Amino acid sequence: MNNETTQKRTNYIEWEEYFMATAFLAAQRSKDPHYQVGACVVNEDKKIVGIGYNGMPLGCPDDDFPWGKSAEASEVLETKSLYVCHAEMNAIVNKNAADVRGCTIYVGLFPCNECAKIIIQSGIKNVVYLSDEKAHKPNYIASKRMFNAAGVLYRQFKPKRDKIVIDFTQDNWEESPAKLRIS
Ligand SMILES: Nc1ccn([C@H]2C[C@H](O)[C@@H](COP(=O)(O)O)O2)c(=O)n1
Ligand SMILES: [Zn+2]
Repeated sequence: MNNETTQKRTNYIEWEEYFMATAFLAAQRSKDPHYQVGACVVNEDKKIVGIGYNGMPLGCPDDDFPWGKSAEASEVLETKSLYVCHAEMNAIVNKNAADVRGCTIYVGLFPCNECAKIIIQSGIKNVVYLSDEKAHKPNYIASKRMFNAAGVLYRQFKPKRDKIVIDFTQDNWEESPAKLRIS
């Protein structure tokens, strides 16, 4: 008996899940011990035109620059904050298109004020974020003020599922074609 299915798969991830998951995958490249943030820029044709994560600038070795976030003003030169490039900035400067006007940026954490400025100046029109855990901080309040003034729309991503797991261990494509486990 031929039990070959002629129906399309239904258990596939939606576009928004795909873009946010791409941002989360990029975040796994981050060396920051406290925050791993990823960002994914998508154009109006649903094509990914930029991906980035928080990391040290090119030529600034991850092992030579500080990753701590200690407080004393005298020690600020030995904290990451003066050096690290945020995920949003990297995703925008890494763009593989002429520009990112009209694009949407998917990011794990709501953009800070510096990234908000870059987002606005680059012409990105929509921000989709997962966490807004720094919303109480002045620089994040400033981001919203600038987005509101500049007409950049922002909304929280509401995941329909808790996990998307990538499993490299399966070796039988015919019987288990989906290497991606969705739960
Ligand atoms: N929207 C954001 C927010 C933060 N980051 C990065 C930058 C740092 O590596 C880390 C947070 O640092 P902290 O706020 O503790 O100084 O997360 C980002 O890439 N995008
Ligand atoms: Zn930022």
